[in-house]
Amino acid sequence: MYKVLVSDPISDLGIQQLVEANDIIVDKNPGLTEDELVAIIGDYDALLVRSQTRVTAKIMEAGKKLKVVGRAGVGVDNIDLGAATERGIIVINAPDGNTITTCEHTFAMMMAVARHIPQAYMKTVGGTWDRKSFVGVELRNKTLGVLGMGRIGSEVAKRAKAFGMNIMGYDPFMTEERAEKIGIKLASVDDIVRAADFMTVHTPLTPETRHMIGKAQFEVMKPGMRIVNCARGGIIDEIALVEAIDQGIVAGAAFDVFEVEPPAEDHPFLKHPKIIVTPHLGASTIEAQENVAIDVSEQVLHILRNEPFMNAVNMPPIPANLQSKLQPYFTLGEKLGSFIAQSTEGAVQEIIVSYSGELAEVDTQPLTRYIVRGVLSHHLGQEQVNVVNSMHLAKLRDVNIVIQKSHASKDFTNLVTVALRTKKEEHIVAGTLLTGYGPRIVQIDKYPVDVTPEGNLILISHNDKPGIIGRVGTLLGNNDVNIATMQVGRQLEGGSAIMVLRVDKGTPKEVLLQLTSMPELNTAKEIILP
Ligand SMILES: NC(=O)C1=CN([C@@H]2O[C@H](COP(=O)(O)OP(=O)(O)OC[C@H]3O[C@@H](n4cnc5c(N)ncnc54)[C@H](O)[C@@H]3O)[C@@H](O)[C@H]2O)C=CC1
Ligand SMILES: O=C(O)C(=O)COP(=O)(O)O
Repeated sequence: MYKVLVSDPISDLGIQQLVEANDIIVDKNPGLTEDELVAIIGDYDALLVRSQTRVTAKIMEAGKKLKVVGRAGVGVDNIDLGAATERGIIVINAPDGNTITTCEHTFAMMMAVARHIPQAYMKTVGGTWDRKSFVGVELRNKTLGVLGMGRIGSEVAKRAKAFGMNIMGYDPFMTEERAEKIGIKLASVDDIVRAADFMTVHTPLTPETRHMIGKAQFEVMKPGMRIVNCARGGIIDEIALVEAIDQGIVAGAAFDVFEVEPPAEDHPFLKHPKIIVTPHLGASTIEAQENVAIDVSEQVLHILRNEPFMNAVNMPPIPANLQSKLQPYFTLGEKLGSFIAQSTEGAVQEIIVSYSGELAEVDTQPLTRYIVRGVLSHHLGQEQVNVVNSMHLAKLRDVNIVIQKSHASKDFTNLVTVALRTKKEEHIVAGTLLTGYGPRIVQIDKYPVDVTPEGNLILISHNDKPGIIGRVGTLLGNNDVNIATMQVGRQLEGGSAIMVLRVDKGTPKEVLLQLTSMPELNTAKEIILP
């Protein structure tokens, strides 16, 4: 049974698949303090949050069983990603489900600030019929500057065009071709600040975007600009904005997000007649909340059940076409890593991975993570290492990882070769996927073999002498170790050779010792591949 803690208000309908899964127990417990979470998180395999819960290093440290933190939404600035990666906790988000909702809120805010709707409402319900204070401006023929042309920014631009606005967009990943395709003008922040009538920000909050609109930008800003922030508090310098409004540079602002949430009672935005605010409502629609909760629940289920998953924030994304190419190799890669770690003695210094054939043509980084996981989990424990932290843990331990690629592969469409160098020795294992047969180990050191990488194996290195196979069989039989299959690899008759035996159960240590004390037999190692 896996236990999932939901610590923010998340759509019941959205998490239904978790609640109904018969291998999952879901506890809903929103509004806990950090200490309260620390006290209970040790029982849970997964934590589901929105933006309220701050998932700190302290909480993750206490979450000894925690495999995944799922964010039902986009921004993960409330989650300590570094701490999660160090501990191998996968952080996933639900990046698509609230795009339209947040875009629509941005539009609502832009129109509200253009027409003074909240201020006019307050006066009207207060009993004053005041029409002259609230003369607004049209959006038509105005220039809208969009900073951050990702999912939400692009949707905002699309709708703004329908309102007859001219759009200037800035995004480091935006090309001229794409800008042209969606009918906007690619511009710099400086161009936008100087030319736009409205400006809306849709970037994440990063060291680079913090205060990207500050004093310097307000000084050169087109007078009369109206500014919307439905992304993250801190992208626009709040104090500098209030000054710019008071100096008559900015005509009005609409903010859904704040540098500190909730803002302090005396926050200058809260009483300002030209600033309208909402309490981080961008994603708060029934539809979006269902969408993000469904998406995040689905991925959490996959992660807990050890199935392929998407939207991990603390590991590089794998594009869908690459995922389908690499996916079949993940298990093989991890097994090769595990095999080589179990067959090589000494402290790991270098892992040399060679990809040949079609694999040499694609980005194999995700596969390398599985291989490194296989190697390290033999030493650090299966529970400690996963594909999120495997490279990080290797780096921490000064393990050098070398990747080689060769387009030619003599005998196989694809071949993955893993060499492990330790302080003591170096060994090699190579594997491939055989169509219709699945993963195979096809080479161990210099010997060609054909071994299915699973179950309990005994790897023996010996000198190729008549009778040795029989003596090994007799010794194992006498010790009640049943041999299921056997493979022998040698290069020259009478030379050095290896044997790979698959046995039905674990081989006791003393039996391995008896094997190694046989004449002509050099080493005998047990290798267990799940
Ligand atoms: N108010 C709310 O309730 C909600 C807020 N958000 C926030 O909205 C923001 C945008 O979300 P999405 O569009 O889904 O994200 P996204 O990742 O699709 O787009 C963000 C874009 O910002 C761009 N960017 C990064 N650094 C930049 C820089 N220095 N200058 C200009 N552009 C830069 C990126 O290249 C990317 O295209 C995020 O901060 C997210 O957390 C999202 C949903 C709801
Ligand atoms: O998805 C995001 O980035 C949001 O800011 C939405 O936050 P929320 O889930 O409404 O607390």
